[in-house]
Amino acid sequence: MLAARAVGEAAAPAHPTKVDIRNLDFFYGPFQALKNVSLSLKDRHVTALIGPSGCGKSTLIRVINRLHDLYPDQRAMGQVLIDGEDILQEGIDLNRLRARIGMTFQRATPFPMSIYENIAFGIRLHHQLPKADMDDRVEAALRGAALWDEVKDILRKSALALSGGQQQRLCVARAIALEPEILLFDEPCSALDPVSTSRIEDLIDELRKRYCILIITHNMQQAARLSDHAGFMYLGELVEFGTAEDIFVRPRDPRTQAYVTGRFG
Ligand SMILES: Nc1ncnc2c1ncn2[C@@H]1O[C@H](COP(=O)(O)OP(=O)(O)OP(=O)(O)O)[C@@H](O)[C@H]1O
Repeated sequence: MLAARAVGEAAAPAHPTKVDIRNLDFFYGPFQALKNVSLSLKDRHVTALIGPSGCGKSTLIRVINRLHDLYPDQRAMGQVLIDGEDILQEGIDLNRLRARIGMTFQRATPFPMSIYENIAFGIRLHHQLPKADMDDRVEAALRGAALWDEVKDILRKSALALSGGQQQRLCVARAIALEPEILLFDEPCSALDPVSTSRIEDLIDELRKRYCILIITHNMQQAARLSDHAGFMYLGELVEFGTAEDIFVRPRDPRTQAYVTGRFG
C-alpha cells in the first residue's frame, strides 16, 4: 500500500530541469549560428538534437560548457541556466563548470598514454588520491562505461591500440571519472561500426539513470530509440522541441516531418 504523503509535502519531480537554455544567440564573428534558441534538458533524461549539417547542433552543445571562451571572436548571448545559475555570466569558475560536464566528440580523442592513465590523468587534476583509491576510481569509471571486462588485463597498454568503439567508451569513462552531472555526446557513433554503435547505445541507455544527457546524432533510428525528448534544428533555429514521440511520430512542423522521414537533409 502506498504511504500517505504528509499534508503540504510536494512530490519532487522525477526529472527536474537541469539545464534551461533561454533565448540563446551565438555568433562566429559576424555570422549568427544560433538564433533565439530556448529549450530545457531534464535530469536523468536523454535529449537528442537532430538537424541537417551546419544547423548549429555542435555550436549549441559547446556553449553549455563554454568551449567558445577559448576563441575571442565567438560570443553567446542569452541565458544558459544550470540548476538555476546562469553559466554565461562573467565570473563563473570555468574549471568547476567543466568538471560538472563531461563531453565526447565525433572522433574518439584518447590521450597518447596508457588506458589507466587516460582516466587517472583527469582525476589527478582535481584530487590527490592514494594509489588504491585511484585504482578504484579508474575501475569504477571503466565499469561505468562498459569497458572494464575488455581492458582489465591491459590497463598499462596504450589507449591508441584500442578499437574505435573501445576508444569512444574510454572517452566516456574519462568523462564520468570526474563524476559530472551532465554528459554531452557529439555524434558518438559517427565513426563506429554497427556492433560498436549498439554497445554505445546500450551504454547511454544505462547512463540515463544517473545523468542529464544531450546527444547529437544524424541517425534518426538512434535518436528515436534513445531519446526522451528531442529537438529539430534548422539554419540556427530550434524549429520544434518535444517528447521523442512528438518529434518522431507526429511532428507538427513540415520541416521536421520531412527531416525525420528522410525527405531532406
Ligand atoms: N569556427 C567557426 N567559424 C565560423 N563559422 C563556424 C565555425 N564553426 C561552425 N561555424 C558555422 O556555424 C554553423 C553551425 O555549425 P555547427 O558545427 O554548429 O553545425 P552542426 O549542426 O553541428 O553541423 P554538423 O552536423 O555538420 O556537425 C555552420 O554554418 C558552420 O559553418
